[in-house]
Amino acid sequence: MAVLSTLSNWTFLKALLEKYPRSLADLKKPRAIVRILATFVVLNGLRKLIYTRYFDRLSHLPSGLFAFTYFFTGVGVYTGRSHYFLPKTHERYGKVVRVGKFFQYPYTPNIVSIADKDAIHDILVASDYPKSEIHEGLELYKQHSLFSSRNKDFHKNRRRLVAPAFGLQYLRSLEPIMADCIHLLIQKIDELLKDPISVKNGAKVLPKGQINICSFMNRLSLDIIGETAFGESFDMVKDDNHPIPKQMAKSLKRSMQQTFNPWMRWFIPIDYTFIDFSVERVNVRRQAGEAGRRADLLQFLIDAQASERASGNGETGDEYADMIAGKLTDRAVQTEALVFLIAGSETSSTAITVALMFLVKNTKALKRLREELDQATASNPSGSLPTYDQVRKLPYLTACINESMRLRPVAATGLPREVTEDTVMGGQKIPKGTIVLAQIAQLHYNADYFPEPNKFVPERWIPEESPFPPVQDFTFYPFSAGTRNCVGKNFAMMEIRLILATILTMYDIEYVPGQREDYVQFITTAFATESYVIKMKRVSV
Ligand code: HEM
Repeated sequence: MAVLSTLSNWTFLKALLEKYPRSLADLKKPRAIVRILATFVVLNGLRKLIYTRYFDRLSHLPSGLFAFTYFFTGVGVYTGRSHYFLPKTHERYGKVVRVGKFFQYPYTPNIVSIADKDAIHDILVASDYPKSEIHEGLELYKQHSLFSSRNKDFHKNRRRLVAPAFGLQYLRSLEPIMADCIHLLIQKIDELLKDPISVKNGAKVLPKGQINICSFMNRLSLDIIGETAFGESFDMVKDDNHPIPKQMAKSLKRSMQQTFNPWMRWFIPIDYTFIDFSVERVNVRRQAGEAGRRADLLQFLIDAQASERASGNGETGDEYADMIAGKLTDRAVQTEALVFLIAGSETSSTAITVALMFLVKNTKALKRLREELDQATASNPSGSLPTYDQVRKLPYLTACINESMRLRPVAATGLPREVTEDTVMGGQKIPKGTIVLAQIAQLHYNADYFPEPNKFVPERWIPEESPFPPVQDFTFYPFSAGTRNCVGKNFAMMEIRLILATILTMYDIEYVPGQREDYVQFITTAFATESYVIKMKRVSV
């Protein structure tokens, strides 16, 4: 066993050659070389397979064949479709399953997917395991960030500095910014409803009355985060033409693919010019001084940095030590603003599109939600937007949002964490160092917790109306939980509520059959075709 586990590919090849002196003598003949290499590939593969199946530290766990090679993990991540095979794997092998390899660990299939309620609570909340090496693929400027950091002290410090930006009080100051972006959306949709040919940039022209709501939600959420995190809209709703969001999305997808397929690094360099954009935007705000002040996320970061400096907690000048300590250096401000853009755009837009998708297909729920919204906004002058105060506590709106996030959680492939001591999860021994995927989507689809799990039933979130027993604690994790839960949750919920309420009070919407609804996950989930079309008709002008 020791021999099996410690031999590297090279020492194994050497041992093979030494065992075959006849082949060594023949080395000048191409056919002999091919024969030796083929023997090497087959025997080496077998050796690894036997070792990982019967001898390594996770060999006691159930698994499919794919767990033994990088290949399937690599393909799953490359295509962004791992979330399609994970449920089938759990169905077949149970709640704790070996699912793949991460290349840093050459022998052990060290990724274990966990679909057990108590174990997921343990991973995210009770033991609060740190994020895994997988997150290092998301480091920008080689900097830890609030999202990617695995270091608990760093995270605690950075979270302390950043979290107040997402407190309800500060968020209220962002409502006018969000409202301006939503106003532009309404204008643009109205334009398109009158004249579909007004679409620019070669986008597909849809029949009159149909709108690609997926594309609009992506563009709107980018404009909102552009305005709030960089002080400048990307104008994506207006003309869908800003290079940065597209370049960034492509680079992040590549970065995730390369984390699991390191060979790609030899052929496909990643373009990180979107980082320069952040540097430039932060500089513009600083140079504008007091005149450029406005209440937004970027200003919050700049002010937090100034107050840390004023209280003697500023940077020491030692770049590495400052980074490890989580100090808000200039680089850190630029990085965190980018993290908001990465973590806070596609997440919200997919959540809104998914909610609209379920609503157009469930007309009873749609009707009821419209009634709730119409009632809440009845006093508004015609054409004015719903306000956050009007929509923030509406029970059926919240139920519809919860239900769509249950059915399509953003972290569809699970939340990776690294186990820091030998432990037991779901009745199985999990050794220290294992990467565990907290499989929240599996809980969301578990009929023990969510009866008729594939159905869109918003009423299940309203105890007095639910046809099912009340939803149990620790079964629903759209924003994760524990110290690494989503810091932007309030921002996201405000955005989702305002946008859904606006669309549903201003337009009649209808299902357009025959569309693809499959989705991909690289960092967050998105519609695979970047398209979801609905019929829209203005109800109030
Ligand atoms: C529907 C919208 C959203 C969903 C479903 C969502 C979900 C999540 C989840 C599941 C995590 C944990 C990720 C992990 O453990 O790897 C997370 C973390 C995070 N999210 Fe969100 N998110 C949303 C919107 C936002 C927005 C709008 C922002 C910022 C403007 C944001 C910023 C962050 C950050 C910075 C983290 C890392 C927090 C930490 O580790 O302390 N998110 N989000």
